[in-house]
Amino acid sequence: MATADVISSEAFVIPSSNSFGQPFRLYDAESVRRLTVEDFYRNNHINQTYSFALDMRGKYLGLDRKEMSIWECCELLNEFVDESDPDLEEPQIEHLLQTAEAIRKDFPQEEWLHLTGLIHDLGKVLLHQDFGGLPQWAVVGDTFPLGCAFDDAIVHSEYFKDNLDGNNPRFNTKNGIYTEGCGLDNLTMSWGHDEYMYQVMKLNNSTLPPQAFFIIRYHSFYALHHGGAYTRFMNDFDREMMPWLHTFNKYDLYSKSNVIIDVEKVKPYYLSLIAKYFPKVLRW
Ligand SMILES: O[C@H]1[C@H](O)[C@@H](O)[C@H](O)[C@@H](O)[C@H]1O
Ligand SMILES: [Fe+2]
Ligand SMILES: [Fe+2]
Repeated sequence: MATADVISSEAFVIPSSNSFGQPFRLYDAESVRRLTVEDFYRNNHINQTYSFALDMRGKYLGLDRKEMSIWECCELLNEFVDESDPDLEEPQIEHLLQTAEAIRKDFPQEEWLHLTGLIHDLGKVLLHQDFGGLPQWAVVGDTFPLGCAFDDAIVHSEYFKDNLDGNNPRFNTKNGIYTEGCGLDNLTMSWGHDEYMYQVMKLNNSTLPPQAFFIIRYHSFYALHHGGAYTRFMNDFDREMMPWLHTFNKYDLYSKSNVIIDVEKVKPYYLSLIAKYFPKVLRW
């Protein structure tokens, strides 16, 4: 394996504000990104319905769109800026490296967690033309379960008033189609980069540990891991995995900055990890 070439060996320090001088995840703050982000969530909350999510699973989980390596996918993300994010305006490949390198500072031995940082947002490749160029509202942003009532802990929950599922008596009760303790695995989540990437890893037989799969699948479920909503659906396995998601979230969120990482410098290290946990070419 290539020797670890960490950018800096100091511990990762949580910055007191994002690169726009605002606290992180403050969706109402006046900033250059506020209107873009709010517009994003309006579209997202109106259009993410239970039937839409099922539809997208059917369309994308056959993984018959493209064949490429993990690193090729990282490079495809170079052209995208995430419209749902109040804290970052850099291309997504930078966010991947910022997350992974921040984790590396505090957990130098946990190489699986470095790689989890690198790949956690690769599902955003659904924005690319080769994948039909899905609109941002169908790919990024926080996720939430469909088939039960929308919780107020979800960002901009006011926009759910125009979501058709809100008028459907099957879906609009507290638990809707689910039972308490059913396990997160049984929830149909809003469609986006989390579920897609989780399935890509699974269907391509990644050898990453279960914690990595759990982190990637639920990292955008802020209403749960940040807001404490929907915990009634968790089972023992979910509770066992949760501390890792909390650990990961610190680096995913607070590493967002305008300090750019030199891709070529860190590439050899990440290529060595990819070779260890993934086939050379994956189906997407
Ligand atoms: O705006 C961000 C971004 O889209 C992230 O990739 C996602 O994981 C977060 O949940 C979301 O708030
Ligand atoms: Fe994400
Ligand atoms: Fe992220």
